[in-house]
Amino acid sequence: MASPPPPPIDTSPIPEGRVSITPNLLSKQQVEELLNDAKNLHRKGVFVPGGLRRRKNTDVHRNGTSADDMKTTTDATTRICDICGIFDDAEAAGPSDARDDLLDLMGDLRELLQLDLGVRLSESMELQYLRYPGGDGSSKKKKSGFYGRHFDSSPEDEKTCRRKVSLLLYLNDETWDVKKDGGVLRAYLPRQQLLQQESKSVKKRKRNSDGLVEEGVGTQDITPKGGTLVLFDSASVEHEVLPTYRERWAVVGWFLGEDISTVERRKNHRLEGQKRSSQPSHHSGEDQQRRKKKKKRRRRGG
Ligand SMILES: O=C(O)CCC(=O)C(=O)O
Ligand SMILES: [Fe+2]
Repeated sequence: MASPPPPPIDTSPIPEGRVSITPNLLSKQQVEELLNDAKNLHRKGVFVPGGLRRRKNTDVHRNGTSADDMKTTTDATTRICDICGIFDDAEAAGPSDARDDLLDLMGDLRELLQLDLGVRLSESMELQYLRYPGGDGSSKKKKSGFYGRHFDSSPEDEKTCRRKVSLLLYLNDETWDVKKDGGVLRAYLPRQQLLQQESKSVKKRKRNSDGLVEEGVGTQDITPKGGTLVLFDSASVEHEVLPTYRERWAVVGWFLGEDISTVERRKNHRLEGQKRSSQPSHHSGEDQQRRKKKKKRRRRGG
């Protein structure tokens, strides 16, 4: 029997600084195949620890790491998770049909976002697999994963037109239970609204129409269930991952502004080569063409 068509993606929350959530965008089989690929890469030792450092005199970590950020770090780790760059590290470890299909999906999403949001996005993007360890919440030996409160992009990044839209695709199974397993993605209100709201410390707890718990003022909790797609504006939605008590897998990506300069591209590539562990994996339209040809060859058995 043919599989049902994927659900429509509502992008309207993105320009409003809210989160677009599409449960079941990926089928069970697609989730399983990507998860197997990620687990294989993890077994091969391709993942690297993604421990980040907090910038001096600020709580907000700018995830778009530049050479300047690297100089101004202190010692407070803001995340515990392992990362595998999909365009460089994973590709170097061997091909995968599931990954090729993921890249096709990224191409479709880019087109959809361009049309719906009226923005031009670069053919290059950043894409990574993430693995958060499942700690037991108490013992130091079995540490929980987490990712502290941060923005993926900052207003200064506007100048270099870097991350525009953040993307998450979860690869966990359907039995994920936030009470037991933790690992909620908590999104906050857009920067301006949050500042205004923080002065009135009103607390609310309610369920929204998707049955997701919204806790406190201006927060939305998202369960990382397999197949769920999450999209939001990289510069306006602050977010965090609460401690994980079960291994948690995801694909994270960033669509970049189209006018990302040649210098910036070169810098990305150069930094990538130097600092594999903290730099984004980078993908271009040419890569995509090459991959499509390769995929066809593989399917033909060549
Ligand atoms: O794992 C998640 O749900 C979020 C990851 C994230 O915020 C990031 O990589 O910037
Ligand atoms: Fe993030």
